Amino acid sequence: MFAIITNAAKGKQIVMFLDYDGTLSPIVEDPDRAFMSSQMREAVRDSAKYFPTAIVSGRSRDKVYNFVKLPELYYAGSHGMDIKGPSNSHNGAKKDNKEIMFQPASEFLSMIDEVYKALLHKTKSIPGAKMESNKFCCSVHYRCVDEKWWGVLAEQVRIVLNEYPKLKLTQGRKVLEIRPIIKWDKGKAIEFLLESLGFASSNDVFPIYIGGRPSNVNYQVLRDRGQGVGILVTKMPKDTNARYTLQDPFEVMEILRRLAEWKQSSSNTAQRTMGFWR
Ligand SMILES: O=P(O)(O)OC[C@H]1O[C@H](O[C@H]2O[C@H](CO)[C@@H](O)[C@H](O)[C@H]2O)[C@H](O)[C@@H](O)[C@@H]1O
Repeated sequence: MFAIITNAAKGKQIVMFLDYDGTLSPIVEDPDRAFMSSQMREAVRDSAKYFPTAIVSGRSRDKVYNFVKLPELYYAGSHGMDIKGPSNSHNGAKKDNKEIMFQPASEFLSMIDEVYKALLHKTKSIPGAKMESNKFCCSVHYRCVDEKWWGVLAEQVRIVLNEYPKLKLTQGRKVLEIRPIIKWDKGKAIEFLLESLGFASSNDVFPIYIGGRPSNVNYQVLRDRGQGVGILVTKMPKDTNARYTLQDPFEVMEILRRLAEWKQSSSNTAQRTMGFWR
């Protein structure tokens, strides 16, 4: 996979899009303790030295930033509904020095907060259920809920959501997610970021998306653009529109490191060649 990617990316600007949970950090029972390792942080930092690098997560932007702690990255939190770029970037982005900030669901902020509180109340009697506010969306976790309670939990969520026709329910890995019904998702955030970086209709870009969900709009965006590759992180074979798979965050870290090393050594070679002809 590595050789195919580097061959295809030769002469193009790689833009790296990374999911957080299950991609940079292992999936854990307590969502507040999904820490990434310092080695992984180094690998992501290396990636950002050479390629514009974005974290695209269902989490709130602040929360994912507190896990990752790298100011040089782009962050798209709340499933892409809260996008912010670094104030300065020197890693291949065509447009620079213009801070990127976009929140297409800001009108839903108070509604989401209201629903979050209603769900907190409705789910508190279900053992193991956990609510998480992700700013422009919220999550009902059932990873620690006994299977016999799953139906009851889903019913409680449905009862609350019946009152909110402008919100929809999606399902992640042992999590129910409540989001506004706007036409915006992680895929749209990826397109927005590529455009903001100056690669709207460019042939010189090679986006890579590494994520944890098999059927994902994010992979489809790259297929629609006919550019780059989608990589799914999974231990089990899954029906997916991602081109490649990696087993776990450790393999993600390895590929990030190798891509940064490859870029560094190809830049060094280019510099040496220019020096030779001077
Ligand atoms: O960004 P996504 O890949 O779309 O996932 C969004 C959800 O990620 C987080 O939950 C997942 O990771 C947790 C920590 O490992 C795990 O406990 C949970 O079961 C997983 O679904 C996040 O906590 C959720 O709010 C997001 O909806």
